[in-house]
Amino acid sequence: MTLRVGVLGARGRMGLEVCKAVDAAPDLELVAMIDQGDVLFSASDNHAEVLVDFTTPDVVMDNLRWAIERGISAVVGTTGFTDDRLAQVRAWLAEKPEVGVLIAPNFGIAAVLMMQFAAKAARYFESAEIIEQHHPRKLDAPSGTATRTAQLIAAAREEAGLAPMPDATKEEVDGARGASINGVRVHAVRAAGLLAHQEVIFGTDGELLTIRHDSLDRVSFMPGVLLAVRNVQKHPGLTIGIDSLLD
Ligand SMILES: NC(=O)C1=CN([C@@H]2O[C@H](COP(=O)(O)OP(=O)(O)OC[C@H]3O[C@@H](n4cnc5c(N)ncnc54)[C@H](O)[C@@H]3O)[C@@H](O)[C@H]2O)C=CC1
Ligand SMILES: O=C(O)C1=N[C@H](C(=O)O)C[C@H](O)C1
Repeated sequence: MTLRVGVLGARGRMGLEVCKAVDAAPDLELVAMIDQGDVLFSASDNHAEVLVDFTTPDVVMDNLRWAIERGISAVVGTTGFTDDRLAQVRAWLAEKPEVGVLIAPNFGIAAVLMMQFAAKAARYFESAEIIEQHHPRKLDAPSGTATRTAQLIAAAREEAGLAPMPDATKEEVDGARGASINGVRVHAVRAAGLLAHQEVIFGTDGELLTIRHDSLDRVSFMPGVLLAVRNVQKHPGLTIGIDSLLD
């Protein structure tokens, strides 16, 4: 028996890669490819059991509501999930307790490890800043990965009872010190030639630690996407990240 998978955003950079990965997996069947309302491909007898969404932050909530209402589980890589949006997804899922939704800011295994290492290191350093670097066609900043990393670092610092980071700088130009996410500075670089990269810089007296991750090809996200597709129905409710599937 194969698991029937539909892809939303199928013409996009990630969507195309997901379609190829699903198509190549013997236990999965690609039954629908949809992009901006165009059904590019549909095996009409077989509706999708799991939808994968790599679209844009402005449409992903409508897609999710549509899927949940129909009892279809979803794997979501699209960014832009605020706390309010996550609360809304939980509210929809409360009406459909059998449905699973997995939202991950990054499906790359090395990226997940980078976030875990950053969370572990955070308590030992006075200072922490994030530099994310992406291709210039990326629509949002800061990246979902940087936002999640900053949240994890801030939570670890709070749990350890650390004081606010030392910083005497007055911004002479707005934005010079980047964005602040829960007190962690995040700097977003956009340049041709980049794909998806992040450095987390930790500092304390006489010592620096830099944790760096590079996605050099979108195939890097596919093992994590397929892992989520294969498991999302076994995890009803909302799951954030693929960490729990890797343990
Ligand atoms: N979680 C992760 O590991 C990763 C997440 N991303 C995120 O995935 C999202 C997509 O990234 P890319 O593929 O680079 O963008 P893209 O712009 O290449 O693709 C988005 C696609 O969605 C389509 N689309 C727009 N509205 C739609 C709708 N209502 N229904 C169906 N399709 C619709 C667009 O036509 C486009 O083809 C972004 O939010 C990005 O940050 C990207 C890479 C990895
Ligand atoms: O848009 C991208 O390309 C990426 N988006 C995700 C993010 O915002 O973190 C994941 C990865 O960085 C690639």
